[in-house]
Amino acid sequence: MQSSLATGRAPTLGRARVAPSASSRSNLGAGRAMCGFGSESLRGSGRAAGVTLPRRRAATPCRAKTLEERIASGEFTKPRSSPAEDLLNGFRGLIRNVDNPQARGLSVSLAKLSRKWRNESMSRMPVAAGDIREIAGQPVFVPLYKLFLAYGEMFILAIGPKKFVVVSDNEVAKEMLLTQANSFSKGLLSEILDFVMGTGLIPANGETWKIRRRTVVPSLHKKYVASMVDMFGDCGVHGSAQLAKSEREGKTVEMENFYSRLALDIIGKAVFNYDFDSLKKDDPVIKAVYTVLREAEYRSVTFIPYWKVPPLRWLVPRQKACQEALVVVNDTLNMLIERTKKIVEDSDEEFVEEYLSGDDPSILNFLIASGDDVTSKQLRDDLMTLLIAGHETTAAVLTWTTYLLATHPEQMRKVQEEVDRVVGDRRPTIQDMMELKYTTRVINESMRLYPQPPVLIRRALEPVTLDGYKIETGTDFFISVWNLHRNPRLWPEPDKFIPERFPLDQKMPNEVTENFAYLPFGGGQRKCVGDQFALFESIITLAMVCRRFDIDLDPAFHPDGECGMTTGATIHTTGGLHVKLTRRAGMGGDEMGYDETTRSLDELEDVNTRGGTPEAAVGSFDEREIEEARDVKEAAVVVGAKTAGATEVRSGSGGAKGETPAIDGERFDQAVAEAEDILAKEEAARVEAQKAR
Ligand code: HEM
Repeated sequence: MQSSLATGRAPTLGRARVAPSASSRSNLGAGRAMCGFGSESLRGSGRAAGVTLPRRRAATPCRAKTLEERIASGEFTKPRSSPAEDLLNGFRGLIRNVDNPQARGLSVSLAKLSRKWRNESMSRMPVAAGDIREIAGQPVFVPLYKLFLAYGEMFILAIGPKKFVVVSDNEVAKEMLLTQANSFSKGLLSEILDFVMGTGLIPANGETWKIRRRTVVPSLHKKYVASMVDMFGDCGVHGSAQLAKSEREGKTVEMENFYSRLALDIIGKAVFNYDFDSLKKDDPVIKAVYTVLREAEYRSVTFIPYWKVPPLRWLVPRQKACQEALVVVNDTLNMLIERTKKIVEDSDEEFVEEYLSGDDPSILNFLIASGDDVTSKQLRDDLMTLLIAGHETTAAVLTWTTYLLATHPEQMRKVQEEVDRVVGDRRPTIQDMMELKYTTRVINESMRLYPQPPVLIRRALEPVTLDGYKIETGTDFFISVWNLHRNPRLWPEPDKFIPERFPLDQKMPNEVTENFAYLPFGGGQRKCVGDQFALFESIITLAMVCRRFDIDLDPAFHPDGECGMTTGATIHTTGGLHVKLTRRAGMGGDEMGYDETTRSLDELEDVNTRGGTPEAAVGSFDEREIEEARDVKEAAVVVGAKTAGATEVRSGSGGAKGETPAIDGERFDQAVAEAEDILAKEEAARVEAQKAR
C-alpha cells in the first residue's frame, strides 16, 4: 500500500488502512521498491554485459519506462557548461556579428579558450540527470551499472540538487585511493554514520583518522589473528550444531540470518570479549545492536535526512527506537570498557609488540593495555566501528558465497573435496588456511561478484585532476566497486562465477595484483584493517558448513533459482536465503551430536538481523504498527523538508520516478498541516504512555 505522498495524490496522511495480506509480510516496502530501481534478478542476464532489468510485479502499477529505455531516450543527458563558460559564450554571442577585425580576432580567441575549458573541466563529463531521485532510496549500484554502460567509466549523476561523480575506471580509483588519497575525505559517509560511529576509523577524517589508524592497526597483529582461528572453529561447531538440528527436523534454514548471528557472535568476542550468543537467544542488547545497524543502513539510502530535526528524533517510531537502542548499546560498551580496564589493571602482563592477553585476547584489551590516552567516547566509536565493519560485511560475503555454491554444484563439489582432504573432521588450523586454496578462490570470486560494500564514498578536499578532468573542491564521488568488478573491459565474462579465473598457483588476488580493478577490501591508506581476519573467518566458516552439508535452494522460496538483492551498506537478500540442507554421507564430528539445549534457528525471536526494506526496522513485525510507523515517517519527512526550507515534497522513499508530481503550493501547506497533526497525535500518545509507566 502506498501513501498519498508516494503516489502523488492529494495528501491524506490519515490512519485508515486496509489490512495487508499475510503474504506481504516478507515484502515490506516491496511496492515502493518495485516502482524504483529496486529488486534485481540475478539470473536470465542475456544482455551485452549480462545485466537484468529490475523485475516488476503485476500488483504494482508502474507506468514508467525501463531505465534502459529512459537512457536511450536521452532523458538523462543534459548538455552542461560552467557559469564561466556561459558568460564567455554570452559575450561571444554579443560580438559575433560585429564587423570589425579586432572583434573577430577576440571571438576566435574566446572560442579557443572555451574549447580549452570545455576539454579540461568537469563540464565535459557526461551527465546522467533527470527525475531519478529515488536512486537514493534504492540499491544504488544496480542503476549505476546501467548508467555506466551508457555513459562510460566516469560520469556525473545528478539527483535533484546533489551531484556525484561515478567512477568505474580502475586507474581513476587508484588515483583516488592511493596516489592522491590525501585529497579525499569520506564526505557524506561521515555525516551519515556520525550518530553511531562518531570519529571511529571508517568515518574519521584528517588527523583523527591518522591517530586512530596508528592505534587500531597494531591490535590486529599476526598473533592476534592466529589466536582467533580457534575461536572461529568453536563458533563454527556451535553454528553447525544448529544447522544439523534443523536438517534433522527437515526444516528450511534461512542462511542470511544464520550468518548474521554467527558473525555477530564472532565479532563480539574478537573486539570486546563479549558473548552475544545470538545463535541461541535474542536479548535486549542484541535487539539494540540490530536496531542501530538497520538505522545506519536506512540513513545511507534515505533522501531527506529528517532525523536531523531534533523533535523528530523522538517522534518517529524508528528514530525513537534508534535513540533508545543507542542508549542500550552505549551502556553496554561503557560496561565492557570498565570491565576491561579492571582486567588490565589486575594483570601483570607486560605490553610488548604483538601483545596478546592470555585472559582476554580482545582488541579492546589491546587498546586499553597500550596505555593510549583516549576518551571513553572515542573508544566507544572505535568499538562500534569495528563491530559494524566486521559483522555486516563478513555475513554478507558468507551469504552470497553460499548462494553461489548452492547454484553451482560443480564448484561446491570441488570445495567439499578440498575441505575433506585438508581438514577432514578436525577443527581447521592456521596452517590449513594456506592449503584451502580453492575455497579461498571461491570467496575471492564471490567478493568480486558481490562486493561488500558495493560502492565507496569520497569527497574532494581540494581541486584535483582525474583522467584529465579538473575536479572542484567539495565534489562527491561514488567509486562503484560493483562496476569495477563487472567492467567488461577489465574482466572476461564478468557476470559469471568462475573461481578458476584466479589460478591456484598464483598469488591471491588483491587490489595490487589486479591494478585496482579488484577492491573487495578497498585499497591505499584506507584499506580495510580486518582483511585477513575476515578472510580466515570466512574460509573456516564456509569450510565447516560445506564439509557437513550439501546445500540446495528451497524452491518454495526461490522457485526460479534466484535471490533478489537489496542494499544498505552491504548487499542483502530481499527475502532471505532459504536452503535445504542434506547431511553428507559419513560426515560426523562433534557438532552433529548436538545436545538438548541446541535450538533451531526458527525458534529464535523475530529480530531483523537482515537488512532489506527500510520499513522493516521500526522495532516491530506487526503489520499495523509498521503501516502506522510509515505514516509517521512520511509526516516527519514533510515537516523535516519544511523545516529545512523546502517548498515542495514528492515522496518519502520511493515511487517518485517521473510520474509523481511535486506536492507544492497549497497542497504542500495542506500536507504540512496534516503531517503536523499526525506528529502532534504521536507526541500526545507518547506522553500518555510515559505517564502510564
Ligand atoms: C569480508 C569482510 C570485510 C569486507 C568485505 C571489508 C571491506 C572493507 C572495505 C571495502 C573497506 C574500505 C572502505 C573505504 O575505503 O571506504 C573497509 C574498511 C575498514 N574495515 Fe573492513 N571489511 C571486512 C571485514 C572487516 C573486519 C572483520 C574488520 C575489523 C575487525 C574491519 C574493519 C574495517 C575498518 C576499521 C575499516 C576502515 C579503515 C580506515 O578507513 O582506515 N573490516 N573494509
